[in-house]
Amino acid sequence: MTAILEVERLTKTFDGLTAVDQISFEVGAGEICGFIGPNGAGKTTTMRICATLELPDEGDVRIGGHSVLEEPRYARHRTGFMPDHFGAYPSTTVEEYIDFFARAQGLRGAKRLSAVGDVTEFTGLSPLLGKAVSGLSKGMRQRLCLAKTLLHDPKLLILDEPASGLDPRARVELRELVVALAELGKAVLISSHILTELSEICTSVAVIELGRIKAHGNLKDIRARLSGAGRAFLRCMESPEQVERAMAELPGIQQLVREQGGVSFDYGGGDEILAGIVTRLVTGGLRPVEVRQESADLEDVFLELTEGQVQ
Ligand SMILES: Nc1ncnc2c1ncn2[C@@H]1O[C@H](COP(=O)(O)OP(=O)(O)OP(=O)(O)O)[C@@H](O)[C@H]1O
Repeated sequence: MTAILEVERLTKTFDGLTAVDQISFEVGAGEICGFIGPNGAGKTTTMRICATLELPDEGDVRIGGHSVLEEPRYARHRTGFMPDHFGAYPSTTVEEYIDFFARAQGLRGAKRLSAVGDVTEFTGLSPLLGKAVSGLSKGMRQRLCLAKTLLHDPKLLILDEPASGLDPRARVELRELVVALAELGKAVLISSHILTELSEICTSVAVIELGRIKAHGNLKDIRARLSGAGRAFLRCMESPEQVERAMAELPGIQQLVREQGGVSFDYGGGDEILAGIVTRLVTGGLRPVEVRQESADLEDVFLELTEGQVQ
């Protein structure tokens, strides 16, 4: 994986309060990293430093290998930052708003027209070009902000609570846009308090509390590290009762429950261990038709890692 965003031992204090404390993590091309933490954990501060809107006291951020401290202009050209709040003159139309930012990005002539056309089409705003920004719903305003963020085709997207205040349909639509952007190879760092939503789209998470990173990586790995266990579902040609009896004789199986015509259980480890369990069951005469590792629950991971402390 090519790291597009590298956060290196970043520290930021405000009047003696350490908002961000020696944090490090990476986000690669095509990766969606969920940045989660309680209120005041340091998410926005970190994102603002990555977007060159704030200077760190210590540490650095590299975007495409270039330091935001040494080459802030390079970083800005490759980064699209969507803040949690944005302002717009109410009488401005959607087209004027996007066009203004396209000019600010230095796009001229045909290039500007094509960039404005591309981002409005991608975000579904093309039919609303003449509409006043003041008349847009919250979901459409978020799309407008995302469209503005994409104008210069950045490699890295930093999205601070983009789904906040959106209704369920608008959230699903925003999620689809984020996934489409990652599929285009963009690195995405996205914060949200709606964890179920993030768990559906994130390929990795960074959990932060009191300015410190509590865990970073693939959700399944973090869960396995925390509890030392993975969870799986198994259905065989034989009855769930027979499967349960066979599994009772195997070591390391916990929390075995019958469900959906099969059994769910915790096992002590990773893929090797699960493969070993299935092999032993097959040797014992069972005929598996479905083996599924259950996805880790982001909410459980979050609650296990954080203590809800604020400063
Ligand atoms: N400009 C500032 N001046 C003083 N303190 C600040 C400033 N910006 C942030 N802080 C403090 O730094 C800490 C981290 O704030 P930050 O906004 O980064 O957290 P967050 O994780 O984004 O929180 P939330 O989820 O509530 O948005 C908080 O204690 C906050 O009060």
